[in-house]
Amino acid sequence: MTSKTRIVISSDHADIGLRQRIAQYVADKGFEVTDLGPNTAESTHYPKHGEEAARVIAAGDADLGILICGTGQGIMMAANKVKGIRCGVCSDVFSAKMIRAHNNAQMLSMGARVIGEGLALEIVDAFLATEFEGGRHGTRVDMITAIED
Ligand SMILES: O=C[C@H](O)[C@H](O)[C@H](O)COP(=O)(O)O
Repeated sequence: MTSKTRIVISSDHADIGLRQRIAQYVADKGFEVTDLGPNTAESTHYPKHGEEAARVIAAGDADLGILICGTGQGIMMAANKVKGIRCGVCSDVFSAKMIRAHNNAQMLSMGARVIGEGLALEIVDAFLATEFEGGRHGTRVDMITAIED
């Protein structure tokens, strides 16, 4: 991905600080960042935040997305309900590369109660640096898309 890549970021209340640090980290690398919040730690509901960010991508207003909730799981499940969205939870760098290279995921989800900031930033780096390989993986991603129809 180039620095012109548009990235949408969202979270629930589990760790807005981590989300804000990731947003700043990505912006400092020159990416165009839209941080959807929330900006208080008041308890909120991850489905609406996952859906909101996924709809930005589905509408073509961002290229990639980064989601944070306690485990990364709930907000990922919500994002994947939006037609055309492929979002994976990652707690390791290898998986972050593979969800781009093999699955052409547009969205990365992470659990703020699972991993620390240092690893989260390395995962973000891997996700943003990896391109989809296409080929046989394109066939399989097309099969995922066909399930939606
Ligand atoms: O998958 C769901 C996420 O991990 C949420 O961040 C979590 O369920 C929120 O829990 P709580 O309301 O207890 O902070």
